[in-house]
Amino acid sequence: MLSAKGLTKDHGVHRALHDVSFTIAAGEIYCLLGANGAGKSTTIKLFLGFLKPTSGSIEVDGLDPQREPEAVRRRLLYIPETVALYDELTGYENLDYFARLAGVKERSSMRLRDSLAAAGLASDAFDRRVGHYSKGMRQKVGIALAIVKQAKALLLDEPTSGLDPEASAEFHDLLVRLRDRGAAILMATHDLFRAREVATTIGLMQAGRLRRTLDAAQITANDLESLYLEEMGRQR
Ligand SMILES: Nc1ncnc2c1ncn2[C@@H]1O[C@H](COP(=O)(O)OP(=O)(O)OP(=O)(O)O)[C@@H](O)[C@H]1O
Repeated sequence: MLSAKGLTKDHGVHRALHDVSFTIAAGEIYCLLGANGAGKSTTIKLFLGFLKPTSGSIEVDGLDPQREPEAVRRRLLYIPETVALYDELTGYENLDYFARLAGVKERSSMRLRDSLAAAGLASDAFDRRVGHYSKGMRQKVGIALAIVKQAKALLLDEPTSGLDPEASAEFHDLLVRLRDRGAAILMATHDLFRAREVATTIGLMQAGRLRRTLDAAQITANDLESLYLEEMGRQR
């Protein structure tokens, strides 16, 4: 569903990504771990088509984000650290608005409310203005949009940073549910502990390179931490 082959991205003279390759199938969660500046956000922006690769290729469901941006965006849902919503609209109205923008035709009140509920938002919040929402509640509106849109792939950039442990655990449970419905999920995170719990595969990035690819089911939390520290300490 998501694939990067020999992906390289230069920002002027600075090489942000060097020859990165991976694939994420439907029903898989791939977590990218790495220190600040490792290249995680750059990778996500290349999938979204916000950036153009210097060399190498990217595919979303067999499509190139540069050549077919609309078709690619219909298949994707992007959740950044803070989901951008209209504070003066309610959660329900935001979902209706963004679902319409995403081209979702079936936007009955029941369908939208069911999606908000499936994303874990309490029903008494649906008709409250988003300006009063916590960060975790905003993330849930993002997840509800993924559900309504039936997004085939999710791109998440540090979606749980700043969430309390309970909200973070709830968010990861939702991701597992979306994965089980067949979504391909790429998540950049600093949370090694949760990454190991929810990921199918973990990629360790350092200085723009994918240093290691690990099978999450085969690694203990301690080994993951040691490998992470070892890789992050490496010289370019
Ligand atoms: N628009 C840009 N122009 C120049 N350099 C950039 C640009 N965007 C990113 N970079 C550089 O590219 C490298 C990779 O940045 P990126 O944001 O992808 O890292 P990251 O792993 O997502 O870090 P963080 O955890 O802080 O989000 C960094 O050295 C960064 O300074």
